[in-house]
Amino acid sequence: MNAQIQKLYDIARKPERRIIGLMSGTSLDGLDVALCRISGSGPDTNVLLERFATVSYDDTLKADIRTVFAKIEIQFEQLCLLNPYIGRLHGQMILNCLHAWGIEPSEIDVVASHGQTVYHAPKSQHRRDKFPNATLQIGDGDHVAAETQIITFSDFRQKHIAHGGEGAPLAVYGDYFMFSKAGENRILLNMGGIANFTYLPADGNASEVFTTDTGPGNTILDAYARKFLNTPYDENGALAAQGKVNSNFLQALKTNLFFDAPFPKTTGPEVFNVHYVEEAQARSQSKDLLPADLMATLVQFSADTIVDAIKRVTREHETYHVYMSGGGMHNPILTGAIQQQLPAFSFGRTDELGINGDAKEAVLFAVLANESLAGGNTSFGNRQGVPSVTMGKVSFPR
Ligand SMILES: Nc1ncnc2c1ncn2[C@@H]1O[C@H](COP(=O)(O)OP(=O)(O)OP(=O)(O)O)[C@@H](O)[C@H]1O
Ligand SMILES: CC(=O)N[C@H]1[C@@H]2OC[C@@H](O2)[C@@H](O)[C@@H]1O[C@H](C)C(=O)O
Repeated sequence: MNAQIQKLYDIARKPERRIIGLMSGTSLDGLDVALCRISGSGPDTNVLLERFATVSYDDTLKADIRTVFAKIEIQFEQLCLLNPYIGRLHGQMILNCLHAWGIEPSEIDVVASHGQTVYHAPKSQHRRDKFPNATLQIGDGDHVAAETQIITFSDFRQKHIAHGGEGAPLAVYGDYFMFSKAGENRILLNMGGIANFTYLPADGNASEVFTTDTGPGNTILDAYARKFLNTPYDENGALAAQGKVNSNFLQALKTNLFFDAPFPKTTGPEVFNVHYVEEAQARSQSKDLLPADLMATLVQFSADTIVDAIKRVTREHETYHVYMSGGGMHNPILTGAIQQQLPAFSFGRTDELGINGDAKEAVLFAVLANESLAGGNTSFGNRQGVPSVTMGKVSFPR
């Protein structure tokens, strides 16, 4: 038998595994590296986040990724070259983190690598009948495994699609296993480039839980921060804080079929981008807005679409606890606009639940790999978009 298969088998039988989860999202800010110690599986999963780092992407790498990112037409050669290049780079970033932490690669059981999403196309978006939901992540797992000499799980989203999902959001699995609490209605709100939330009802019923994207989080805000401020983002919402919301423009932004579609649903910067904003400006005769007013309206757009989505699943006389994560939780203008519209809800961060909110998505992939190794027994019922499957493909280092 291949010694690597024996090794995988031994890892699967261990009472506790050390798994490095990787996530690099739609913001292209960097690679989140979360070293987790995980025991159990399914609803009995226990995660200790041992170490966490975000390895920033330099400007050249961001520019390289942007040449193929969320675009209908690209140079195919560039995509082909980036696939192994990013895999190898992510491998090197892991090794650098381990070195800084004083940990040997041989002490890690597996890597769980999300890769870099370059295109996301649910059917509702591409509208081409014969084609299924589709999504593409690059940074191939074989290169991560070869670079680190650690067995690597990757390409988590295809199995989800193969079983009728849109390939995202996958957060529901990790959130249910890590954060579900009997007797407490919880909303896990992640505000990355795209915002999403997981609904975890107090009765702990797995067939009721789901995660849905709500629309933009920071992705459009970042695009205009680059344009107006020449910075990667509007730090602490400083520019937005100086502006006034333009209601005609806001209404035009909110007019899109995505917002009326049932849950769970997904989207990406393929839809919510500068072109989307310019088109809404044209429709609402608001092309000459001051940068601050434009930014204030865009923040309100993210906040309102998050709030509207949450209101669709919650009931008036029940108590809900919202736990925030993702970079948007650091923007007080965004969080303020959300909290102001949900006065009866309590707000905190996932940090209170033991997982750093900046690390949460990277931890999710560690949990998904753990589930592929040691779990796979939880039924999420028959809801479209939450198939009861395990995810991730295995790459051996040699
Ligand atoms: N201090 C801050 N003020 C305002 N915004 C901030 C601040 N810190 C982080 N952000 C926002 O958070 C973003 C990064 O968030 P995060 O790393 O969660 O995104 P991501 O993982 O790429 O996205 P996704 O969840 O869509 O995959 C930044 O691009 C910025 O918009
Ligand atoms: C296709 C893709 O990469 N989607 C991401 C993105 O970032 C946030 C949101 O859009 C979410 O749907 C998803 O990631 C998280 C980790 C998820 O699958 O739950």
